[in-house]
Amino acid sequence: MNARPLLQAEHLHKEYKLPRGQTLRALDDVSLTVMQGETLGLVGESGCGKSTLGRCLLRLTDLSSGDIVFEGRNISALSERALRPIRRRMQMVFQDSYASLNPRRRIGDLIAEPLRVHPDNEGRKRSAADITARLDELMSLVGLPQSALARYPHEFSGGQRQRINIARALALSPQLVVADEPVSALDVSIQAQIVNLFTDLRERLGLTYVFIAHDLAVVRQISTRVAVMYLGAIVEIGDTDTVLHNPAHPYTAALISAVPEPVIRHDAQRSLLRGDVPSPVSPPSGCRFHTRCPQAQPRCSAETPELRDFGDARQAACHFPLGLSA
Ligand SMILES: Nc1ncnc2c1ncn2[C@@H]1O[C@H](COP(=O)(O)OP(=O)(O)OP(=O)(O)O)[C@@H](O)[C@H]1O
Repeated sequence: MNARPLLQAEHLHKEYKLPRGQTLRALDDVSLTVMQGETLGLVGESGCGKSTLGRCLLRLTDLSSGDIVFEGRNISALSERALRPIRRRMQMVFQDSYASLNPRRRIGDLIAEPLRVHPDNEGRKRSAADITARLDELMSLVGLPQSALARYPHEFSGGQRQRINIARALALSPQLVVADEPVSALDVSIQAQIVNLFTDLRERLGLTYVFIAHDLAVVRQISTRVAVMYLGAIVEIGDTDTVLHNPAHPYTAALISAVPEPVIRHDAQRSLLRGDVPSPVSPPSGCRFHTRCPQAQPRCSAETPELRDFGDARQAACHFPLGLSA
């Protein structure tokens, strides 16, 4: 793997203003680097900010503050116009394969749309013959027959529609694909096929992924590294094997505990998550996980732990990390 950073996010904050003057902190000082050719899995309970982070990384949602450097260029403050040539290099695949496809248009038209809008690498408008050739290429990349191009979205199964969405996302040969729960709505047997397709495409095309999923088994299968989010912050990040088999953060351990043992083998003590996730409108002081943490000590409610290196290809934000010296 070529170990160059493709995307660097520094101190990202995203706040939503709610009615009655309240502020919801969906992202609270998130920093991460996505290396060229890797798959960074983003995990965490519903509402922890995974989708917001994915959308902010691609500038589909505006940041409240922070910097995003993509291919060496700071894109955090670029206008829509200046972003246009960059957008083709970063694409998103969503969970709901049907909602992303206009039901009244043929698959060929849907996939050709970005090819008609964006010029080719030499800045020229693509010819009809070029577009047809590219459509054929994309169909074979995602494992669909050419005949699919003349049909409509409702004629396909969920898994096939996700293949169509992937083909559309790949039309302009992006470097980075952010996939937001791309297999969550699919049957388990189909999930495996689509995860394999993502892996295969990464290898064939040299793609880089940010792969958002709440299902740890899926994330383990596809990710080279994993970032665990809790209440708008990254609490642990590192190599997939290290994080999922030997978690340092009690929250990661609790997430893993919730997965049946044969799916993910782990040495962590069983620790069940107690209580509900606190509101991101008024997150707990200190470590935001302290209200649910079985390990919590007085220091945890007083002092916010920073993400720290533990010399084993992982960082965790915990004063009393599991199995590691504090
Ligand atoms: N447009 C919005 N306006 C106000 N609050 C929002 C908006 N979008 C997201 N939020 C809030 O921001 C927080 C993070 O949401 P986000 O969708 O990013 O989380 P998630 O981890 O992707 O969850 P899920 O898996 O349920 O999609 C949540 O508390 C959510 O309610």
